[in-house]
Amino acid sequence: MGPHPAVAAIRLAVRRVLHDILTEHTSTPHTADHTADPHERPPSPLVLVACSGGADSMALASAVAFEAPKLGIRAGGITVDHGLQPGSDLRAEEVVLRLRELGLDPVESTTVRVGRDGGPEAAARDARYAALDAAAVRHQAAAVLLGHTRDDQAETVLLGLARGSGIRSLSGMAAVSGAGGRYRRPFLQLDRQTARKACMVQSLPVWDDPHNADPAYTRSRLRHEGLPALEKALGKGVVEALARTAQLSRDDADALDTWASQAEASVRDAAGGLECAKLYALPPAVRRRILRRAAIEAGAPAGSLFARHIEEVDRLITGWRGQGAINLPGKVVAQRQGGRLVIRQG
Ligand SMILES: Nc1ncnc2c1ncn2[C@@H]1O[C@H](COP(=O)(O)OP(=O)(O)OP(=O)(O)O)[C@@H](O)[C@H]1O
Repeated sequence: MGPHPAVAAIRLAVRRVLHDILTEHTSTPHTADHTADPHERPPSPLVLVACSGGADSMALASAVAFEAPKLGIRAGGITVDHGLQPGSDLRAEEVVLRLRELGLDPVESTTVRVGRDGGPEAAARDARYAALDAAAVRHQAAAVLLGHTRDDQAETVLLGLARGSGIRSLSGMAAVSGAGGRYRRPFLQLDRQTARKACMVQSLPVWDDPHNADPAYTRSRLRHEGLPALEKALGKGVVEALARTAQLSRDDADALDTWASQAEASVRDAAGGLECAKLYALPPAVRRRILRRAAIEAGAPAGSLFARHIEEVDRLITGWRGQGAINLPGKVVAQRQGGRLVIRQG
């Protein structure tokens, strides 16, 4: 008898990603030592599972522990202690033990200091990714695997929609992201229920993060109130539809980014200035991307640059009536001087 369908589903999702990692690993040169035997096999790649101890990442760890050895891939695990709750250090130790019991090696816990920038959720995320990046470099890992599911993706799309900042924010999380494609999300097409079920049938103990149920957090309210209300109104397929929206939006946003990169060269004069008449002739989606990029290049922090800022700069092109300079985050100033748009730190 084969494994339970939920276990089969998580293993299949993981197997696909591990195959990709292996293919990339064997097709890239691994040694700078040109005297080495060219026929020597490269060392087997290491993947690290980022595990909170929650159902999604425990399911992921179990599937990786099962599939990786069959492909000759080494699999380790890492848990990040954010130090935000009493006893979080003990919980991290417990997660380490569980990952070792699954057969992962190396396994480590790392403690981070969470700052305040951007609110509690963003600060914890920044600290976590910095720690995961450092661990990946330290262990020379080929990839770090994350347990985000289709439900997480649907939530991310809705959060982007509510921000009202364009299709890039509707495109949610990428299956592959980070430096050199370091982060992989094998469960992005899998629902949370399947991951939970897979833990249950494998008798894997899971830890439910109290933050996930705390209505003080936007994502938690969305998970427990927003999405159920949407499903009630629109039907069960809404999570899947939102995840599909993410993929379609990502493809569109990528295409527009490419278009904007190519168009940018054509709107600059010999001195590198932006020519207003040429910008005016571009479709708004392309023009605004060029303006946003120019503002970031001039020193505006991407995270503080909102659609309304870019709209105001855009009016210097499309609704010119002699307005004054526009102040942007990071002390960047956008100004029209004759037929040129000048964006620089003032
Ligand atoms: N403390 C942590 N240590 C290591 N990895 C983490 C930690 N918290 C989150 N992650 C990684 O990020 C992924 C998404 O986490 P998040 O808390 O946003 O979602 P989740 O659905 O609650 O996931 P999980 O059920 O695995 O906790 C996790 O599946 C895991 O891979």
